[in-house]
Amino acid sequence: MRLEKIIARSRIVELGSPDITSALEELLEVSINRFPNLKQDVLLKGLLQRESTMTTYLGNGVALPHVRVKLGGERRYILAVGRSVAGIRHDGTKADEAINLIFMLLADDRARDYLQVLAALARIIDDADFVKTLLTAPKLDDVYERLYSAFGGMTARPVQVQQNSMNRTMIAEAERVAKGTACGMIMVFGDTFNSGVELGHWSSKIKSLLVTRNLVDSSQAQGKFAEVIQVRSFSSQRLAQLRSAIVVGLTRGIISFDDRICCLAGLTGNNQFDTIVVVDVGREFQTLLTQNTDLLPDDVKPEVFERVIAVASELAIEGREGKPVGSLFVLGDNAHVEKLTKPLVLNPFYGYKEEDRNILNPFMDETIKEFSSIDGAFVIRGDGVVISAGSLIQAADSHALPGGLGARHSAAAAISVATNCISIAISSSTGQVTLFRRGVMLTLMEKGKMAKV
Ligand SMILES: Nc1ncnc2c1ncn2[C@@H]1O[C@H](COP(=O)(O)OP(=O)(O)OP(=O)(O)O)[C@@H](O)[C@H]1O
Repeated sequence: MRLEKIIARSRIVELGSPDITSALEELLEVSINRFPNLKQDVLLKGLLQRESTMTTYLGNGVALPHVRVKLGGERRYILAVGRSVAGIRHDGTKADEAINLIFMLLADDRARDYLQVLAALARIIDDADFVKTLLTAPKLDDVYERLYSAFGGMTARPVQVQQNSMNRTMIAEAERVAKGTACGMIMVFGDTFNSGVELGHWSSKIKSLLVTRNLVDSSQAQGKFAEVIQVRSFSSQRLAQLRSAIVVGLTRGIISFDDRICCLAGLTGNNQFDTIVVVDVGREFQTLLTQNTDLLPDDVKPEVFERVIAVASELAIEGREGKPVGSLFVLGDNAHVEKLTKPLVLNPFYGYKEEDRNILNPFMDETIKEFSSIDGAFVIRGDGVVISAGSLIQAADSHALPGGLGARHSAAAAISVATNCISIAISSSTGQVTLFRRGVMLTLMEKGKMAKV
């Protein structure tokens, strides 16, 4: 779904309301006037009901109330945006915060990419600097233009990286190294550049693959890169995203264990390539290569796995309230996993609708981080629905793990042997993020290697 298609100037308004209910009424009025079958009171009830179970406040003065309804016709989404310079008080906000921007999303209940659209929206409007530009825009026409261009993709104005001679040389050398070492693809670390990356006259026939933490519309990237892998990571290190990117590429079938990849990287935001590395995927991930090479359990969707890695990496980097946290995620093969787990506490997800407790839902990030302090594991179904938090893993532990790794990591290893799941542990003592599959461990993020930029 191209986000810019769901925005319209006519649905961007200045709000006069002092409270969330009447602000939503204002937004509904401009949203449904062209849709006679939509009933304002029903929509309002739906929006407020969701709000009462789970706040849609994102922080930075922005709320993203949303509801699924029968929109009818071809339309899948209606987005309305309200700006309140005076601010609106709301339960979800902290004492000194008020809502200045409301993005109200109505989604048709047939929309299959609902959680992805919600997540993409949240990612864009969760940026304090961008929000400031919307609040200080002199006219609503400017708000529309800024949103339209942000929704049109972060690669709106890509930099031609060949502009400087060092980049030109690095690209030419990467092609030479890739050819000389028989690499099947070149992986370019796009976050080296602040405003997107375009290789210009890429002469090589070798497949190119863009790795970035920015949202890239794959249709825009087409023709420039054969594939795009989006990875969420906050490291300024040159190749910190490498392992996650390869794991994601493996699960999506873009990369195989037999591949040799030439990586072209630079420091994040430095606008300069400075590193070329050749990686043999099989050797790098040797520990995972047992007889079976399927990295993901059959029932686990790649995007769910990617999301768990992203949340785990963020937790490891950020901690909680300034303190490091540990956590354990068990993903997939729920029928078997449930037989080997026991609740340590009352399940905090009990009673939530499945859509509200799906890890693909952007509002779950905070919830997961909040519950990460509970002892025990998160058990997650392959489609992303979080089944429980605070679960004790009772799989028989027969694994010798490297020194320093204790009960949490043993449990992660044991459940990955006893069932066809994949488990991911975050160490509270080292910040290391480790993936376990069939008892073999793969370090995704090493101790103290990541630093928030
Ligand atoms: N069987 C288990 N199932 C689920 N969670 C567990 C299990 N065993 C331990 N944990 C969780 O791991 C936490 C830390 O245990 P421990 O320090 O022994 O693990 P660790 O592997 O050394 O991890 P860390 O590096 O975070 O300390 C416990 O407080 C508990 O929340």
